[in-house]
Amino acid sequence: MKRPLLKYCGNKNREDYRLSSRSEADCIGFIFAESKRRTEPSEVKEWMDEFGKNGKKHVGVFVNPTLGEVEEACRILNLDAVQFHGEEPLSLLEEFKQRNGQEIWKAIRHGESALRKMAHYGPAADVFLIDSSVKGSWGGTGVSFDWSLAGSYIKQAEQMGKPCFIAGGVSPDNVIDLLKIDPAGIDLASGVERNGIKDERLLKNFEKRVFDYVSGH
Ligand SMILES: O=C(O)c1ccccc1N[C@@H]1O[C@H](COP(=O)(O)O)[C@@H](O)[C@H]1O
Repeated sequence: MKRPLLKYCGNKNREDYRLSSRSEADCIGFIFAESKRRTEPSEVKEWMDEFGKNGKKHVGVFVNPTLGEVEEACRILNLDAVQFHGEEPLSLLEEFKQRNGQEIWKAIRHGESALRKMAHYGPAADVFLIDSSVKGSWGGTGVSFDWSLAGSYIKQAEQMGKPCFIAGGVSPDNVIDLLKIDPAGIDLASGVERNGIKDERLLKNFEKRVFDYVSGH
């Protein structure tokens, strides 16, 4: 099987950045929204200048932002992709795409309207990300959903010609269950953190499990 793309999200300090930028991940993410993981583009720029991007796609995560906020972060960081993790109007994503051209990721919460929302955002989204739905929180909860139901998202994304990342509570302990449904990408924050910061042993353990599984299938 093909290894899924890996994204470590919620890098919020210099050490998180150092670890993630030296990891096996394909993408690293930054939360530019209200969160315990919130950081500022100017901070990320300092870490990026110090350590270098090391070939990682840099993804800025926003929740119901203004166009100006997203464009300002893109200007400072030259982001490779923007992840919209709220209930943004499709018109905002379309306007952003038209004006800037960066890759757009649309996060959608698992639930009965998720397939309909994927179709709705199809004209603007380049990548889909399905996350758990947790009342009172937009993301980064460490809570997973029933992945036996994720096949329909992966299939619909394939039919639309777009990759589908699965997120929400992924960790070294449960990633094998997720690999069994063969997602194009896996996104995680909490599962590779200890006491709220990225943990090298958890990152290495996670990667070993993914690489071992993929090489055996
Ligand atoms: O990580 C956050 O704090 C966050 C805040 C607001 C929106 C999205 C956020 N993170 C995204 O949540 C998922 C899963 O996180 P976890 O592994 O369950 O902790 C991931 O897509 C992050 O990009």
